[in-house]
This record gives sequence, C-alpha cells and structure tokens, in this order.
Amino acid sequence: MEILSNQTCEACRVDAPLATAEETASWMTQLTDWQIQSVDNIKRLVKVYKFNNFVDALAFTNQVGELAESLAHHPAILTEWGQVTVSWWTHKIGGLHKNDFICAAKTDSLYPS
Ligand SMILES: C[C@H](O)[C@H](O)[C@H]1CNC2=NC(N)=NC(=O)C2=N1
Repeated sequence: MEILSNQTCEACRVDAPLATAEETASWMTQLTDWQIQSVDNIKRLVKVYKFNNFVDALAFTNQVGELAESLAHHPAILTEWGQVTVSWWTHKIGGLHKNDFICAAKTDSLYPS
C-alpha cells in the first residue's frame, strides 16, 4: 500500500474526482484519530492535537501553516490554549481528495510524539 506521508500533493483541478468510499476507507487506515465531518455538506478530515499550553499549540500551528504553503494546499486551523484543531478538505471540489489524506498524514508527522 502506498504510504501517504511519503507522497506529495498533486495540483488539484476543479474537475478532480472526490475520493471514493473505498479510497477513503483505505486511506483512513493510515491515519490516527482523524474524523470525517460534514460541514455545509462538505466532508472534511478533522483532528484535535493536544498541547500543555498555548505557546506549543501556536508553534505547531505555524509548522502546519508552513507545510500548507509548501504543498499549496491549506487547512482550516483553530488554535486554542492546549489544543489545535486541523481540518483538511479541497475547496475546489467541495470535499475530500487524495491530497487531503496526504496532508493529514504529513500533519501527523509534525506532531511531537
Ligand atoms: C490558487 C491556489 O493555489 C488554490 O486556490 C489552492 C490554494 N489552497 C487550497 N487548499 C485547499 N484545501 N483546497 C483548495 O482547493 C486550494 N486551492
């Protein structure tokens, strides 16, 4: 099976296909503690990362932001004291694309274990 965190995002086009149910199920096996949530009928990958304070949460937020810029693919990030909520979806297609699963896996790689 292809390792998501080792892959790079492809340029996403407006006619790119949404991830199928089978692809989603397969790629979810490589992700830890990510949930699929629908917001305004748009599916997104969501995970809450825990921290001991705000400073560490902010540092992680900035790392995720740098990752996003490097991939030209951007999440929604909610930064709070003690936790950061990261949500990935593809705006252009209004849902989940393989890029979102790759980005979620790469986001996990940034979290201090
Ligand atoms: C022009 C710019 O590259 C595009 O709008 C990119 C920017 N980052 C993006 N991020 C996400 N999550 N979805 C997109 O469709 C998207 N499009």
